[in-house]
Amino acid sequence: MISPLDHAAMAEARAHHDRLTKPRGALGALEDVAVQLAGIAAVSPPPLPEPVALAIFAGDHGVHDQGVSPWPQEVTQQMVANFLAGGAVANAFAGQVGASVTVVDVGVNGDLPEAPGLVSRKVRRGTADLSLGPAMTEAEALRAREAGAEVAERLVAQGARCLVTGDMGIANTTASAALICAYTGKQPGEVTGRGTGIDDAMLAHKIAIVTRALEVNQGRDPLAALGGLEHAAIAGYLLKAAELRIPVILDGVIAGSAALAAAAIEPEAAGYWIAGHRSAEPGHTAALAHLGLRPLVDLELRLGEGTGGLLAHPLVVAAARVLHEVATFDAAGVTDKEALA
Ligand SMILES: O=C(O)c1ccc[n+]([C@@H]2O[C@H](COP(=O)([O-])O)[C@@H](O)[C@H]2O)c1
Ligand SMILES: Cc1cc2nc[nH]c2cc1C
Repeated sequence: MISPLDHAAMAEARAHHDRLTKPRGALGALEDVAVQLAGIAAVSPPPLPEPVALAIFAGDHGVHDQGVSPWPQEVTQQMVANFLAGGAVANAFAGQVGASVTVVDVGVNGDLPEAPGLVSRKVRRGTADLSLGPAMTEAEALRAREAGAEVAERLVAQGARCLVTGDMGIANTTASAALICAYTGKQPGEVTGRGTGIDDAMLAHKIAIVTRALEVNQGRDPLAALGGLEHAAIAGYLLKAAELRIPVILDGVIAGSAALAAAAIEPEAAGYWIAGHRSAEPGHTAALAHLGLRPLVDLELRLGEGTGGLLAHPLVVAAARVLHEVATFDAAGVTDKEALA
């Protein structure tokens, strides 16, 4: 269902870049983004990737019982209310780029009152503790994937031409680290980080929990056994966007680990994703390297919610804009050094 990027459009975008009034390659990695957007849209120049929509997938985690996060689990639910009230950092950044914000409950451990902007697709009230056994069944992971796919489809039907991933789930950096180990072969000590902010003793314990999770779940489907409901939903969102040929800007380590799962299901889909930023979580760097993605912004953010993805959106728009608006050497009467050779 997912087509490869359009190589003819990509070649045309590259060739056009070389006719524009700038030294060849002078826009660095931004040129690659423009070429990728052309490949995604199958046309050069590609349409500007706007309007943009953010979906924040929320879920809770049984592994929270193991003391891997300094924050109480209720904060997941409380932050959902904050997103819906417009008070979170993600709302501020979304406002700046004109992004709509949709919050999706795929597994919050609590009853959320209906609200505009909230999509209720609760699969279960949080996952089971991945350090004791599988976090969820494969059927539950599939339902969460379907919820993510449905949200992507809906946002695109409403006019979005770029999607951003967002997540909310206390303890989800533990699940992310476990997923990254499973998909990249890295060791827990290399990819487990401080999440929302834990001390050295808690970090050592978190690494031990990730190690145990990998042991007890050996041979199982990693996404279901180790992931969170929000990871599975983000995987479904990423795969549906690729099917619809819509670019997705990935946020931090939760999106990165979900993208590993999605790429394992459908490798071609990774061509449709752009790494918005590099999170402070060490596992994120490992995930991006495995996916072959280069982050656009590197500010040691470790918030999630889609904040890093939203910050990168203007860069992605700028990449496409160059191919629309910049004059060629011929048109502007500027001497092209390359053409002289
Ligand atoms: O996006 C990231 O890379 C990121 C890094 C660290 C923490 N977070 C956010 O913090 C929460 C998880 O942190 P923790 O320490 O409870 O595992 C969850 O709501 C994430 O959105 C997000
Ligand atoms: C306050 C808070 C806000 C968040 N946003 C995403 N993850 C979060 C975790 C906490 C703890």
